[in-house]
Amino acid sequence: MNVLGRDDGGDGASDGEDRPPAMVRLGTFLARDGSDGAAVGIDADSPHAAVVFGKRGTGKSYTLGVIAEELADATGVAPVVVDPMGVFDGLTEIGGRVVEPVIRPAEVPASVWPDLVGLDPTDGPGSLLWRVVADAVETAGNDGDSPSIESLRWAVSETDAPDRTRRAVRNHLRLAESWGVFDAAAPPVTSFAASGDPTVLDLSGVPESAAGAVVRAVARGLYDARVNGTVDRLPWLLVDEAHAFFDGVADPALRTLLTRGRAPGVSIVCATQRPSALPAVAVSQSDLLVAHRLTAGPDVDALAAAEATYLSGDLAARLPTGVGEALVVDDASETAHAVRVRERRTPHGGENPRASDTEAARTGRSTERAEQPTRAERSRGR
Ligand SMILES: Nc1ncnc2c1ncn2[C@@H]1O[C@H](COP(=O)(O)OP(=O)(O)OP(=O)(O)O)[C@@H](O)[C@H]1O
Repeated sequence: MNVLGRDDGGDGASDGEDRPPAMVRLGTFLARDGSDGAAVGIDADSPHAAVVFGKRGTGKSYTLGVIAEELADATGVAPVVVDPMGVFDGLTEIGGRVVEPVIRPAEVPASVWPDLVGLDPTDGPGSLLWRVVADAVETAGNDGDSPSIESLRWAVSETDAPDRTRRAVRNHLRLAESWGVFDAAAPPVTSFAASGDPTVLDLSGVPESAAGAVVRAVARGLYDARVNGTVDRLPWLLVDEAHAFFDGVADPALRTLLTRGRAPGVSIVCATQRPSALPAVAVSQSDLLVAHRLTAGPDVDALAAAEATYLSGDLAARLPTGVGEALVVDDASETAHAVRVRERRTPHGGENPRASDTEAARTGRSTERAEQPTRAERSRGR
């Protein structure tokens, strides 16, 4: 097995230790004539920052799923999947768990709260919220206790700020409460890295700001836990539709993982169909790049940032075109290889819906129409 991402380009075999170093079996090398070559994997023994690019339907989420399946088998790691489209629940077949994306209010820093709920931190309401959260978190203590949103609202009422300011802050807190992602009694985000089974954070249907808050809390929480030595396993944060999270409150935490995550042992894999919407650091800091087919001009241009000196020629011209095929650029071995990503062993939830799979197509259109009242029938009160 050829293993990319490893300085010695190792073969994945044991080096005398009891267990072979952790590895992700990605698939096979893809020869120029389209035939399959030798098996190829990605190192998972050391932490990595990686990006997975590709236009819609080329296999990004599928590839992320393959990586999650492999990490589930590896020792010493803890895969956490950020799933904005709800397509990773198939991982439950190999012991994964889909969790409600619920975090403690204290897991979002006080300084971020104004932005999170749409208040200007330099205005009266924004600065009041910042202060109230900071005080409440301090009062709750250092052992991870968190104030509830309700207690924050109460604390706002107790301040001597003008009525209008207090009302505005309470209303914004009510909005945050309605997202359903905050619970003072939620398990800490570090619990997601307690086991080696994949944890899937199902963010489908969660409002964008709330999803950003969850991703921020998880990314930062895992990073801090490794820095403090409170999490033993090496977390891998797999972020699908990553461009959506670099646009809001999760951005600094994701950048921290990209630029500094490897030192304490946190890996990040960002998948997106819009590489041009990721910050430049996502490409420049990644040591592994998996590029499925891209066609949009700015997205192809974003690849240019990855064209390190060791790569001769134009990366875009080397992108394979088939679904599930990708070019893997590996900083460690300073090489780029066309790869065919292996098939999933758990169901992939991202299949495009087909008209031919619908009940209507199977049973015939007339049946369905007979059951549906026409607009005229509805207006006659049928
Ligand atoms: N390695 C692969 N082997 C076999 N089939 C694959 C592979 N990769 C992708 N596919 C097929 O292609 C389909 C689309 O893949 P996927 O859902 O990952 O696309 P995507 O690039 O994430 O698209 P989107 O941006 O819409 O989420 C999958 O449902 C699967 O049927």
